[in-house]
Amino acid sequence: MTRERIYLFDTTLRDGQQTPGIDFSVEDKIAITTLLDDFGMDYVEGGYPGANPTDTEFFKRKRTKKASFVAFGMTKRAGVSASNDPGLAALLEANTDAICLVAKSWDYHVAVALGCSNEENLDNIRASVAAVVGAGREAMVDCEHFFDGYKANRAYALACAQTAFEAGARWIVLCDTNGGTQPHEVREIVSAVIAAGVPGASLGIHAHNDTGQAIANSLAAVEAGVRQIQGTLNGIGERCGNANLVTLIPTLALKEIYSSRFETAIDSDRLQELTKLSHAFDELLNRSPDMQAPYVGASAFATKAGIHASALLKDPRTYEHIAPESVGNLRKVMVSDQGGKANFINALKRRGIVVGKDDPKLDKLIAIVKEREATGYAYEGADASFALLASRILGTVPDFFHVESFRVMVERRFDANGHLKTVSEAVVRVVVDGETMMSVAEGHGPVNALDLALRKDLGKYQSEIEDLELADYKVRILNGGTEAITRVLIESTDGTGARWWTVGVSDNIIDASFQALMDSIIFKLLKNRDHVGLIAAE
Ligand SMILES: CC(=O)SCCNC(=O)CCNC(=O)[C@H](O)C(C)(C)COP(=O)(O)OP(=O)(O)OC[C@H]1O[C@@H](n2cnc3c(N)ncnc32)[C@H](O)[C@@H]1OP(=O)(O)O
Ligand SMILES: CC(=O)C(=O)O
Repeated sequence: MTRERIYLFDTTLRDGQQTPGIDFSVEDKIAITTLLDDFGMDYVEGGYPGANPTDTEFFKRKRTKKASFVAFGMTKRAGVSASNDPGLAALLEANTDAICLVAKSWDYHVAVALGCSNEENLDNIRASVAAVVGAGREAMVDCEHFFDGYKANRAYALACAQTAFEAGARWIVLCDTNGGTQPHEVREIVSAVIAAGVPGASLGIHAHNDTGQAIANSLAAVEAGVRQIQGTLNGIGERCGNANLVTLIPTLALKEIYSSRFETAIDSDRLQELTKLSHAFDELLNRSPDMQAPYVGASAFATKAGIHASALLKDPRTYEHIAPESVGNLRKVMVSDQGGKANFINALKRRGIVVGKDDPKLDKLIAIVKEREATGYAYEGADASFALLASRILGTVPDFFHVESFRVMVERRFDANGHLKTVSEAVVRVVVDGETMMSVAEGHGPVNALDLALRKDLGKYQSEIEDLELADYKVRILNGGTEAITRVLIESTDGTGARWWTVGVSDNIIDASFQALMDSIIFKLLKNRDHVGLIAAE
């Protein structure tokens, strides 16, 4: 059976730019366009030329290689001809493959926002589409507030869509601008538009996520006949965002109900790049990826639960709706207080440590992890501390060095120039091979001072830890009040590019940090020795 083509229209750089807190530079836009173009989107909407200097400059500097490049803008204003409308002129000057015109389709908006007559608005749509088509560009019309407009004045909303279609628009995109429409309404209204003479092959859907239904609404529209979906990377967009293409693309490709009837430009090889695309975009936005994002989140195929892990390791299909590799993601079986033997055996196996299910040392390790997690440790996020603990219980860890004592001071004082300064200083006494060494260091804060002092002189091991660096430091207060317990997580890295997390817990933040720092250094020393299994830690 031949499958019908669904066209993917990406509006990350236009509607996504309307996201509170997101502000793309020209360079960002260039990089994101390349990501989208390489990934295989059919349309990439770059922004609104003429609306701001960034977008105008961007359209001068960037072109897509494969995707149709789209400029966005509004239909001409009432009272001026298309050839005299400065907005339309800027759109045409951007010289893109396609132009997407936003048009009012709710009579209430025509009266209130535009202040013109319904007929004048239809003239604006007709003349603007004709100008775009006349200039040899592909025209599309975003019918703003289409669903609300349809509910308020069915005949007028339909007239707007019909006018755009008859004027030559390739796509008429039905927009749920305020995001309140529900899937059953989308299904019913799209069917009515098709019945009124605008074919599904010319229809698109632009859904906002204000009731968490942007994906459901987009799929409902496809089921009812539309063949273009507008959306964004990771669902960014005005207010609560747009339909998330990173979720929609695998759903269309991997869920039988859609994949048996439809196809997109994204083949199975491309689909395996999806997680990378989503994370690369977050990287450009300088924000952490959403762990729970469908398909691509770090938790999307992770389990802590013992019952799940046990079955998952027998056959992944028991707890996975798709194979994680099909979208470039990974299965993760974690250790925690929710885990049983299967979780632990799998986590140890990943580190090359083989342990029998009936080995009493395994029971001891599980008991210690559960006990410690009850006091605040979180091993699922501290792989290196788990590896160390497991090595200590199941095998041996050399006694590299011993910290006899440490002292950390924070002093607020006037310096020699009379400026008020807060100074942190740490003193550490370390014993290596029976020899005691004392190191003193000043740091930006007490933890930094302690870290520097600890790593200042480890005697014969010093040269081995020169490339050790702290990459991240996270503090979490586990309960409030004066008896608060603090959990510290530290991410470390070294010259090989490896990264590992360690954890410390105490009612004293410096002590919790000390534990995590010590685990990090010892892990590094073991790693240098290719100590059994530990090199595999992520
Ligand atoms: C649903 C959507 O997401 S649509 C996209 C929304 N995105 C943006 O607005 C971001 C970019 N916008 C801008 O930078 C500015 O609004 C501009 C440059 C486009 C226009 O700026 P200004 O000329 O100062 O107008 P302003 O923003 O104050 O008001 C919008 C004007 O466009 C008119 N307008 C709005 N939609 C349309 C339309 N579809 N067709 C014709 N005119 C329209 C309004 O009636 C209003 O006109 P008025 O100034 O005569 O009252
Ligand atoms: C065009 C658009 O972004 C909307 O109607 O939501």
